[in-house]
This record gives sequence, structure tokens and C-alpha cells, in this order.
Amino acid sequence: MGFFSKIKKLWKKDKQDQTQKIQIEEKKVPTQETQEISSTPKEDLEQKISLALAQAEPRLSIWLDILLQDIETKGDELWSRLELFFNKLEVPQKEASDFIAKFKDWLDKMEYEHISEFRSELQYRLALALDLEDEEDERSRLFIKLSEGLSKTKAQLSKQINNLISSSSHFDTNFWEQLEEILIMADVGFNPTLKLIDNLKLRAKEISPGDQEAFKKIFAQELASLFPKPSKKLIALKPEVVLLIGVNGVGKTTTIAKLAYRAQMQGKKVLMVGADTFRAAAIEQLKIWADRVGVGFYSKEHGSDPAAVAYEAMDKALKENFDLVLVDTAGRLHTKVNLMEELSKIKRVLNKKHPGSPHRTILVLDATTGQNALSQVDLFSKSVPIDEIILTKLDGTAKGGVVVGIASEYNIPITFIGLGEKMEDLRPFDGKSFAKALLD
Ligand SMILES: Nc1nc2c(ncn2[C@@H]2O[C@H](COP(=O)(O)OP(=O)(O)OP(=O)(O)O)[C@@H](O)[C@H]2O)c(=O)[nH]1
Repeated sequence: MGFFSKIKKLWKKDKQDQTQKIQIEEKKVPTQETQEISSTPKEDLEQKISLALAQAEPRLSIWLDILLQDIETKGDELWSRLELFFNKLEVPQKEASDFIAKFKDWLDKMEYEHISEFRSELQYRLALALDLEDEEDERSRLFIKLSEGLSKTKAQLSKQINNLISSSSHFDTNFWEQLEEILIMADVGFNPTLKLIDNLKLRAKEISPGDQEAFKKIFAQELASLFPKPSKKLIALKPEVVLLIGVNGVGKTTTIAKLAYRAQMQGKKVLMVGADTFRAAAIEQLKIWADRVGVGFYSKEHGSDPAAVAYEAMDKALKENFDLVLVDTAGRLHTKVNLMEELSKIKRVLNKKHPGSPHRTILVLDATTGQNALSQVDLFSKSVPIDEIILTKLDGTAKGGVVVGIASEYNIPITFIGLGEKMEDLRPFDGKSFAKALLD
């Protein structure tokens, strides 16, 4: 559990005391001598920041506004503000220094200087460490990120729906036929479109014809209702083992790195496993990501038996007390070797070594491939039970409707979506926010 996870209790519990404590300090009127010694401008500033933090509403964005005031670029002032923040929260020195060191390292790697380049990432890292992602603060940021990421789909889908509704005085046959065409063009898929329209026809009886807002409201509700919620699996014995499957090029390796990054920010010890021993660059690519994120890595030489890699990695994970194991698998093999059989063998070996694992099998799909993504669900789900789907590259497509099609056709929860190539560009998926972002 990340060090900040105590923060909400700590902050609320001591908030009152801290304010009083600081106010008492403020009241002490130092003599001329102590004045010179005790309150340098830096200490004055620190005291002002501490007081403002203690009095502020416990919301990450507000805390950051206070902490980062007058800060334009990375540098000593920024590090000392973060140190002040962490010590206000009584964070163990080592964890606080690790957080700052990792962030500094990331800024150097990305060659970021100005606050506008890194403020979002800093808030995201703190939100993960704070375990505050589900808070309204992060949710609204996620919504903005989602809306930006879906801009291409939104531009097409919601604009056409708005035009259709505002030009229709009645929800007649012509209206439904046009809506059907819009949904299919957005890659929702034929069956999911029919299902959605049938539900909308029933609901439309509740509203007056041509009422744009009312229709969009029931439309967003019907869309959101299509998305199954992921089940929270309790892991009896750690490490939690996650198998990532999917064809080449969908963004699997990047997604594994993003998942590792999130887990690490939440204070977990993560092992990335290169069980795609078929594609030459796969092992090296994953190793680069593991070093970049700063997590553990295990693989063997190219061409090794993937199941053997999985077995030995599991051995390492158990011996070295990892919390999370992310297993990358091949997107394809020699045609003579059946990929599905290979995946089943990896699952058997993992389960033998660590009963109950893999705890989750995640299929990674590329949203830009539209209906082709649906056929990949079909291909994989026939032989490997899929627990979750992660849809990548939603930022790159105008066909975000495929999300609806997948959820509606296969009833497999979509847990994360990829909204870009950077570490923070993997966000939890929430059907309601997606529907709102699409139709807002
Ligand atoms: N815009 C965008 N690009 C992404 C996203 N996820 C991955 N990519 C890019 O997609 C390309 C392929 O990503 P990889 O992670 O290498 O894909 P892969 O599935 O591992 O492919 P193989 O390594 O061939 O198996 C890379 O250039 C990634 O940066 C995303 O959410 N948005």
C-alpha cells in the first residue's frame, strides 16, 4: 500500500490540530534577535504554505495549486515544496525521497522543464500513491482526458446525433433508420446497434418528440447500461498474476508497462515477464520498459519455451515476494504451433506453480482496428477465458463506437483504455463517463 494511502485519515484527523498548531506558531511574536534567526523569507513562505494546506479542503488539485504557486519550472524550489508536503503528511523519509527521485528521473528522461509539461503527471502519480483515483477530483480529470482522447469519435458521433435530433420533430422510422446508420458508421456493430435502438424506442415513449436533451440523456443511460462492471477478485495468496494476450501491434507491451507503472505508484512490487519468446524484439522491448518504469523483469533467450519462462518467473516472484506479476505473451507463433494451445499451456504451468493463477487474463485490443477488434475477441475467447479487455489507441480513432459493440456483444468488462503513448495514458474505464464523454 502506498505511503499516502494513510493520507486521508491522517489529514482529516489532524487537520483541526494542524491548523491550531500553525496558528499558535503564528501568534508567537519573536523578539528582534529571534525574528532575524527564526523567520527567513523561506521559512515564512513554508509556514504560509503549511497553513494554507492545513486549511484547504483535502483535494489533490487544491493541494497542488497551493504547493506549486509561483513555480514555473522543475528545480530545487519544486523539490523542497514536495518535501514540505510529504513531511506535513508525516511520510517516511525514504518513501518521500523515492517518490521525488523517481519523478526527477522521469522529468529528465522526458526532458520536461516547464510546469505545464509535468503538472498532470505529478497529480496522476500522487493520485495513484494517494489511492485517490476514484475521488471526484481524479474522476473529473479522467473525464477531461477521456473527452480529449475521444475527440475524434465525439466529433463524428455526437455531432451527427445532435444534428439528427435537432432536425427531427418526431422519433419516426426515418429517425431510427438514420440513427442506425450513424451508430454503424461509428463502429458500434450491427447487432449491438439493433439492440440499442430497440431499447431506445421503448425509452423514447417517455419523452416528447424532438426533445434533444431528454433524448441524449436516455441515450447516455442506455449506452452506460451496456457496460458490465469488472468483478473485484480477492487474491488469496500473492502475487497476483495477470496474463496479457492479444495480437501483435495492438499496444500490449506498452499497456503492460502502463499497468506496471500504476501498480508501482500504488506501492506494489511488480515483475514483468517476457513470455513472448517468438517475436525477436519483444523481450528486449519489454526489458526496456521494465527499466524505464523501474520494476522487476524476467525472461529467457529468444526461442525458449514460453511455459518454461512463465514457470521460472513464478519461482522468482514467489521467492522474492513480488505483489504483481504481469506476463506478456506472443501475439502470434509459427503457424504450425497453435497460439491458443500455447496460452493454455502457460496457464496450466502458472496454476501448477501458484494455485489459482493466473488470476486475470486480459485481452488487449486496438480500438483503431474497429470491427476487426471484435473478431479478435471471438478468436481468443473460444479457447482462453477472458476476464477483462483493455482497449488501446482510443485517442487515435473516430470509431470509438467499437467500445459499445465489444461490451454489448461479449459482456466482458473493459477495465482500462489507452489514450496515448505516455505512461499516464492508461485510464480506468467507466461506462457512464464514456457515454457522457461521447454525448456531452
Ligand atoms: N496513440 C496511442 N498509441 C499507442 C497506445 N498504446 C500503444 N500505442 C503505440 O502503439 C505501438 C505498438 O505498441 P506496442 O506496445 O509495441 O504493441 P504490441 O502489441 O506490444 O506489439 P508487438 O510488440 O509487436 O507485440 C507503439 O508505437 C505504441 O506507442 C495508445 O493508447 N495510444
